[in-house]
Amino acid sequence: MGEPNLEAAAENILRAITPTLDPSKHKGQAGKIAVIGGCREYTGAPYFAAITALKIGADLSHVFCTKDAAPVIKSYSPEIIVHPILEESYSVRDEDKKSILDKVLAEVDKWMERFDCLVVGPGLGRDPFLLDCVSEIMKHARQSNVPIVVDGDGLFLVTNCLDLVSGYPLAVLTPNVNEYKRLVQKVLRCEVNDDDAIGQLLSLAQQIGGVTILRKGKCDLITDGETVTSVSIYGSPRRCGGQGDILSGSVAVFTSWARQLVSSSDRNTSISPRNPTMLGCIAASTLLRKAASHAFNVKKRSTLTTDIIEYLGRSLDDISPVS
Ligand SMILES: NC(=O)C1=CN([C@@H]2O[C@H](COP(=O)(O)OP(=O)(O)OC[C@H]3O[C@@H](n4cnc5c(N)ncnc54)[C@H](OP(=O)(O)O)[C@@H]3O)[C@@H](O)[C@H]2O)[C@@H](O)CC1
Ligand SMILES: Nc1ncnc2c1ncn2[C@@H]1O[C@H](COP(=O)(O)OP(=O)(O)OP(=O)(O)O)[C@@H](O)[C@H]1O
Ligand SMILES: [Mg+2]
Repeated sequence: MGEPNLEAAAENILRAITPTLDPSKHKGQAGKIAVIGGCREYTGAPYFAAITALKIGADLSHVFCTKDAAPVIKSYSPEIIVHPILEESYSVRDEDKKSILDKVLAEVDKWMERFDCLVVGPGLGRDPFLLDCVSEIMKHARQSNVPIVVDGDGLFLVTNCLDLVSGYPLAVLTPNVNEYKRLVQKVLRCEVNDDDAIGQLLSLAQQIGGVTILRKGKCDLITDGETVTSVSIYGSPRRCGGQGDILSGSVAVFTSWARQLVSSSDRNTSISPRNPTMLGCIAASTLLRKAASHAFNVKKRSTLTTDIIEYLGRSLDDISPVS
């Protein structure tokens, strides 16, 4: 894994896709992100993804979560817009499921067209009824051409229902070791083979119809089924939970920015690769690693995800200064 010739020109990409801060821009133009996640068990993960989006520079960050999780997430931060709309099976009677699903979809649809990217899965849990609702949300996002970053329990859902992302070029999957293993077993019907890590990753992305995959690990490997890139700059030896959630929130913002860059004619778009989801993954992985490294230098063994989040702004400014 991580042959040097695969290493992305990561800092150049990060610099190229980060938009300038311009007084003529209005609120929303730097990005509107929605995280679908947060249930009785997990409230940290959706918060980490949503606050990361804001700390990097998005203008608005929403979380769509269960009713139990919402007050908790709101209490972490007044910056995040929290929608307590999802329901788990324990609180829903069978005869009410259809009407609740319709209500959830109507609520999300009110906002869908405005979102630049969805992050599906951080702290979502695996409740079957909740996952049915999230499947429908993903179908609507796809119809509206909204990019979808799939992480955590979103990958559990997608691995069992590949049609949700298959053939959708704006889908990004960000599996960790376990999530990658489950994807390989399901799609390629074999075990992970690190002697052919690149070939296997390419096959996986191709079999899922050209989605982008960021395989997390000591070296992050990124592919859209055509090219493979790696990001292995030094990060941190601390493996505290939540770093993947920072990553998924970052991928959402950078993918939105890369889409703007690639579609605009007035900016230099000679960067490579050209695929905005690839660019978003490379930038996000680079920024997370830089921030983790800064945090670890100060906090050492006590480094936590919240510490890393505090270094996102400085790490981005080191590479792409505001003036
Ligand atoms: N604060 C919060 O709210 C957070 C909530 N989160 C949310 O939790 C949900 C489930 O996500 P997940 O990542 O815990 O589940 P999964 O991938 O099954 O891993 C579980 C177990 O796999 C193992 N394992 C892990 N890495 C390994 C490795 N390299 N090599 C070998 N084994 C390895 C390890 O098991 P152990 O070592 O304990 O046996 C680990 O405990 C999801 O919604 C996510 O978003 C998180 O985002 C964190 C912050
Ligand atoms: N062994 C490692 N060495 C250096 N960096 C790593 C290592 N493993 C993971 N990372 C980095 O940490 C980030 C998060 O990866 P990780 O595998 O911890 O995700 P995760 O399990 O989904 O996290 P979360 O706890 O948020 O669910 C990745 O972008 C990767 O860059
Ligand atoms: Mg994770």
